[in-house]
Amino acid sequence: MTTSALGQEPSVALRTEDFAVLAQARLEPAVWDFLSGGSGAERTLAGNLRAFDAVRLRPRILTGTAEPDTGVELFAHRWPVPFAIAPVACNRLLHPEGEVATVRGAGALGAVTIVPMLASRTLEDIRAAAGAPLWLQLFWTRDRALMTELVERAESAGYGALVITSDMPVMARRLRDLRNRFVIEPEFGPVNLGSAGVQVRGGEGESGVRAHAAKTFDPTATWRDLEWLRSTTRLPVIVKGVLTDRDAELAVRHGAQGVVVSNHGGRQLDGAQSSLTALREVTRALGGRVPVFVDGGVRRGVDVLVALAAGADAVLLGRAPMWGLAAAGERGVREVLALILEELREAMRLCGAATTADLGPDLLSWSAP
Ligand SMILES: Cc1cc2nc3c(=O)[nH]c(=O)nc-3n(C[C@H](O)[C@H](O)[C@H](O)COP(=O)(O)O)c2cc1C
Ligand SMILES: CCCCC(=O)C(=O)O
Repeated sequence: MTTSALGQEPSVALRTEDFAVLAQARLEPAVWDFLSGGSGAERTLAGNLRAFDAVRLRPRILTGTAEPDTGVELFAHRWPVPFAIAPVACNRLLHPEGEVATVRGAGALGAVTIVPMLASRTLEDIRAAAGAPLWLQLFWTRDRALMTELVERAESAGYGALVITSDMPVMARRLRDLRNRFVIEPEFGPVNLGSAGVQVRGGEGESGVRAHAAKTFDPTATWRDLEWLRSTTRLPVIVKGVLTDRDAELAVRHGAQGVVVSNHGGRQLDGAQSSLTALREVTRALGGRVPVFVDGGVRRGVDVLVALAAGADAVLLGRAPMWGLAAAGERGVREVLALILEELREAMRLCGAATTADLGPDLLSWSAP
């Protein structure tokens, strides 16, 4: 019998949501709300999950698939697993070791972590702890010198790519945070921003994080700024927050070397289409010109399989590994990822897919169950 992050009891962590239960028990209610909540009426948050719930599989039989190969090839690197950790701000809110624990857990499976610009540990400490490649996520900040300084630090610390989050000209109204007047205390807050990291308190009916974003994020950014960002670095630049074929096309035209199809986990435009729906139009539009990543609502291995079959090159995981982090630090992250990998391997076997290249649209049925 194995024991797991859920304690000394025999393992009961049979699905990632089991880690959410322990995470919620460990976190302050306002932090739990920040982690799990979405914007507005949380329609898009729910839609991301519903889209995966609705798709059905068309498995193949007698393919002789004993040991599926879950690896993918990206930017001339081999990833042993087709998923990475999505950028999630301020991991120290969830566990005292913060991003250091996250990258250790991810590194155990060789999974890339996209370190958030708003990390609560230094880029260099995170790099020192990492067992797998790291990418750095940036927001468009009014202070462009801050962006270039972070790009330089990422390059010298050996980060492998930049992810520029482009769906946050303004932070959407997240009603749970507004009700809680949620503030990230400095000890859990961003440490890589110099003086720009100073805490902004929320006022009446305002959340501290939203006030911070309003002060520092740049709503005037355009595709020209993407060309500028590319000119500052030799690292691949990947645009996060693409939801339409048209923007995918524009991203590539303006130099994006990859896109992340994302509605920010249902935390930005409430009512935006689900990540899985958007993925289908984006992969059709791009036809393999640049790698396509997707995030939003991926909770189990079969969701990863569906995303790959719908044309994603790899999947990003947001809340699921963060439940593990909050539940049990490094070990919790590792266990969540291992669970998703085990589910993926089982689903590949049962679909008769020997490699990720065998996962295509033929596997998917979009009509009723
Ligand atoms: C608590 C929290 C903080 C986040 N912080 C960031 C961030 O700093 N930068 C960013 O680009 N995305 C951020 N995201 C969005 C994630 O990168 C990702 O798009 C989303 O969580 C994917 O959906 P999922 O949680 O359903 O997997 C955050 C998400 C959550 C839940
Ligand atoms: C200013 C915090 C931004 C983090 C973020 O992207 C999110 O909470 O979704």
